[in-house]
Amino acid sequence: MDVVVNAATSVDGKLSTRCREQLRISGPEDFDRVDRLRAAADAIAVGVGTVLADDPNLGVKEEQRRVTRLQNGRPAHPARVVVDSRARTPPDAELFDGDASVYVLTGTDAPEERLEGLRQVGATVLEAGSDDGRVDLPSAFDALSAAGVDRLMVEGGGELIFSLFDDGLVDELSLYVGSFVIGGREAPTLADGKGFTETFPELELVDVKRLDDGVLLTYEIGDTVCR
Ligand SMILES: NC(=O)C1=CN([C@@H]2O[C@H](COP(=O)(O)OP(=O)(O)OC[C@H]3O[C@@H](n4cnc5c(N)ncnc54)[C@H](OP(=O)(O)O)[C@@H]3O)[C@@H](O)[C@H]2O)C=CC1
Ligand SMILES: Nc1nc(O)c(N)c(N[C@@H]2O[C@H](COP(=O)(O)O)[C@@H](O)[C@H]2O)n1
Repeated sequence: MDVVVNAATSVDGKLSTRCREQLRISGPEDFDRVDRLRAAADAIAVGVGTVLADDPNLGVKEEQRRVTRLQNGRPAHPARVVVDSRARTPPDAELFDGDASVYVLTGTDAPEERLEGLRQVGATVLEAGSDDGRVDLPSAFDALSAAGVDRLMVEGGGELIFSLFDDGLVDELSLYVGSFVIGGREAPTLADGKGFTETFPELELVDVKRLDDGVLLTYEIGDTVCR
């Protein structure tokens, strides 16, 4: 399964403000590019932190892209995936608009009543617990792959993106950098988690493009190296 991470940050690497509310960093050209990436994916994943902060829909916005998917024998929208060890995704979240399949990847300790609530709104629950109580991403992604997901787009947030790099699961990163500063030590960044200290994921910069009033950086991910 190919894993493509997409995110938008300020020049100081922040995904949002310290208030952790949804913030438009991309402009219209970048949102259109994101929609194209969505249309090319089998599934779109976010962490539960993003669901609770942004209540995203994750659908393909442009109708012609949905029509093309249908003509190619695919569902109009990619499946939606939430990495959510304790099943905190609200059953009335925008993801459950009935337009797409939803997978919730959980740990082993998610309360049964919350899992049942999510199943009732149509979610498929895939349990993949790790020792720290969080979702074991390699085995959860194997389960997604077995369910037919060949191309997974990940749209954040910073905790999930760090774990994906930590587990060596990222194949490509598209990063839109908007031309402004957010600041704040509590504001989420592209890769949060505990951070790397000795070895760091090595990225190969394969493209640089001006877009809107910012820049789009495209990286492929190589091996982890010491610096
Ligand atoms: N500008 C942009 O492109 C984007 C911005 N954002 C912003 O980012 C912020 C949200 O990011 P963030 O708070 O980091 O949340 P995330 O979306 O990264 O979700 C993190 C949560 O996922 C759950 N989780 C389960 N298993 C794992 C695992 N193995 N590794 C990591 N997380 C796991 C954890 O919750 P639990 O333990 O309960 O399972 C964790 O707290 C918001 O402010 C949002 O607006 C988000 C996306 C894109
Ligand atoms: N590419 C990009 N640019 C921004 O400026 C953003 N704030 C985000 N956020 C991501 O998009 C999701 C919202 O999706 P819907 O419009 O609701 O379909 C949001 O949850 C973030 O993952 N992305």
